Amino acid sequence: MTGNQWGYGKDDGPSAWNKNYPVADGDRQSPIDILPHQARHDPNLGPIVLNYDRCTSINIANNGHSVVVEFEDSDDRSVIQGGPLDNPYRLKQFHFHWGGKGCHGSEHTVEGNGYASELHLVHWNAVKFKTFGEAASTPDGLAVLGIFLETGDEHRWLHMITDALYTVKFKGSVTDFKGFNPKCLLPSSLHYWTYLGSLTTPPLHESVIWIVVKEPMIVSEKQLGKFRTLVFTGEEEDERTRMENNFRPPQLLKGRTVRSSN
Ligand SMILES: NS(=O)(=O)c1ccc(NCc2ccco2)c([N+](=O)[O-])c1
Ligand SMILES: [Zn+2]
Repeated sequence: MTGNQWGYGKDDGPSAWNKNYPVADGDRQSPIDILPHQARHDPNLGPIVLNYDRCTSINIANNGHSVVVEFEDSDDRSVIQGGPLDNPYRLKQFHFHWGGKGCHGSEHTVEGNGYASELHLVHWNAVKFKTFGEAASTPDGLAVLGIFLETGDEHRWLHMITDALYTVKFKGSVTDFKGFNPKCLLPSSLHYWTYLGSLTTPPLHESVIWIVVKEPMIVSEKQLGKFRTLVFTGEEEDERTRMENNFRPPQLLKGRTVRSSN
């Protein structure tokens, strides 16, 4: 496994990541299993505030690990603030993690139970840092909003994403994706758990303030199935490996406290 060649398979998957990324065995790794009854309710934790009204999506891409929608982050046009955050954090991108048919694919679990998928809205502290890369490698430089996806009725707006997936089937494909505001994906309540953790894929930097929303968004099995039409591999590669089970299992809490908004 050369340098940054990692994946979710038997030989290059999460259990092998510590070879090239020793921080994988660190003290504040993500995801974790959340135990609601052991989370500390903190009355000082205010609501999460999202100001996405002028958000500007740019493109949708298959990076060989997930499908990612990137945003214009040269100013504070789309930020998250409040809750555990001391500054506004700028929206940089969102992406998903999902399982195989009928299997769970979320990264965080709740009392050992996984959801079908998990959406990550990734933000960076542009008050303290000049670039995303700098923020991503510094403690608390990032704030990731995690939303669980549960199967049920069709999600009325998710089709805007799933209808575009055929254009990014292969690793390395990118297509224009303008005018999408991810606020339409959020559940009605933004009550959350929060804890200090890490990126859930290499380089696994311990730079993330995690904000995991309690209420899942509901999507249909058909919508979720469209994510599984993507492949991990490039168009030129002969084997087509279906993109699924691209999630890291829960990591040890190592004494960390999980706080709960009301
Ligand atoms: N699953 S996640 O939200 O924790 C996550 C993981 C990795 C990366 N990126 C990998 C990276 C960061 C710096 C250098 O390379 C991102 N991200 O970039 O939003 C998010
Ligand atoms: Zn993620």
